[in-house]
Formats: sequence, structure tokens, C-alpha cells
Amino acid sequence: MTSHQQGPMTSTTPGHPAVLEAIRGRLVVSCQAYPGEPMRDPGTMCRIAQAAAEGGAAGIRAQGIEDLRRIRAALDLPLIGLWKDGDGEVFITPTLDHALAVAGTGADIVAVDGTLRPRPDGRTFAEIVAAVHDRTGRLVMADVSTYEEGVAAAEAGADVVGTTLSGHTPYSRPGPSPDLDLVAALSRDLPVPVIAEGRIHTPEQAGAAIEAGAHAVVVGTAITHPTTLTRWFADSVTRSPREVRSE
Ligand SMILES: CC(=O)N[C@H](C=O)[C@@H](O)[C@H](O)[C@H](O)COP(=O)(O)O
Repeated sequence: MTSHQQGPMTSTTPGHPAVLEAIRGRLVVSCQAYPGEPMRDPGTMCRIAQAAAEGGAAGIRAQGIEDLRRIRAALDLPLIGLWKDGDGEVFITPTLDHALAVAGTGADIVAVDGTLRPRPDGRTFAEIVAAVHDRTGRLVMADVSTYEEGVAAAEAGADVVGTTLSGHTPYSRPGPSPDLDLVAALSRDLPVPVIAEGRIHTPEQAGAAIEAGAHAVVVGTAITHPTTLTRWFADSVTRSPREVRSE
């Protein structure tokens, strides 16, 4: 039994809740595999999370009820939980029922789509935040894609805002690199901590996100998704001029 399994970490110092203090200026590793992939297995994700912890992850972000239960039982680190479900536009913890189920796993922070798009259960983001707070005492992370969404999410009661969905909505900034401008603007203007998440592929980019003002950095693909990592290398090798390879 870990302290996290007893309930949400309570604040020991003025300011942010303890779980947010624990990840301040640190790396959180997102451990996720996608439907149909060989690593889509709670035991496998738990081992990946344990490996990330050994490497210095200060927190873990994970998806799916069983993955979260396994990781919660195995690791005494701040845990950001979500449940990706459905094939609609809003798929990150899309309804209040999803959010309550995530909270029930012992995750310290429930990550919820924080965009302004309609949700399958018709609730607003503010209603979901209020219900999670009232019924579970857990914190809520708003996954947003733009500055306006970040401001609205903080006003709606989010405890922490992440840039997770930048580049993943049709109206946000596309491109392969992290949206550090969004990280900087939200970090400057929001009264709650901002987590840099999404398309952070190198240690330099992770450091730059902290420099831009991020409270913490979440890295997923570049640490825990070997299929994508392999594709990066495979594509680079096959695109290289033959003479370079034969040197
Ligand atoms: C858009 C979406 O569904 N993002 C998901 C959110 O949990 C994950 O698939 C990402 O891996 C995670 O956000 C970390 O980002 P990156 O893998 O780029 O480091």
C-alpha cells in the first residue's frame, strides 16, 4: 500500500498541492500503447512505467483503467490518469463517468479534454471539474490545444493545464515540434501550473519547455513508443544517400 492509494496527496506546504510540488521542474513520462499494438497490455505498460521511474521520471501519465490500477499498485509516484475512449473529437476522458472511473484507480490527477468542444455526455468541462473535486478530491488536468482553451480551462477550475492537444485539433498549431510559444504564453498568464506536453522529442526540447516557464514536462512517444522511434530511424536510414551508408 502506498501513500497514493490512501487518497490524494494533500498539501504539506502553502501553494500547489503536494502532488504538483512533487513534479515541479521535473519529467513525467507518458506510458501508452495504442489499440492493436503489441505493447497494449497493462502488465507491459506497468513495466515500462517502472523502467521510466528507474531512469528518473518524477511522475507517470498513463491511459486506461487496468493500466492505471497496475501502475498505482507498483509505483509510489504522482500519477496522471486518463481514459481514451470513443472515436469522436473528444476522446481523452470524454465524460464524467470516465473521469470518475479514472479517479477510482487512485490516479492523483485526472486528465480530461479541456477544449471547448461538446462532450458525449453533454456536460461542460467546468461541470466535470466540479464533480471530480466534490466526489473524489482528485486534481484535474485540462488537456488543451490553444491559448483560449487554456484560459477557459483555468477559469473553469482546472488545477493544472497541459498543452497536450496542440496540433491535435484542426484549429491549433500543426507541425512536428513542441508548441513552446503556447507553453510560454500560458505559463505567463495562468494562475495554475502549466505542463508542457506533446511532440517533445529530445532532451533539449524538454529543457527548453522548462525554460519557457513550464511547471513540468511530459514526454511520451520519444521514451515509450518503440514503433514510432523505430520508424524515425528506419526512415532516416532509407532516405540516406547510398554512398554515405557504404562509407
Ligand atoms: C494527442 C494525444 O492523444 N495525446 C496522448 C495523451 O495522453 C498521448 O498519445 C501522447 O503520447 C502524450 O500526450 C505525450 O505526447 P508525446 O507522445 O507527443 O510526447
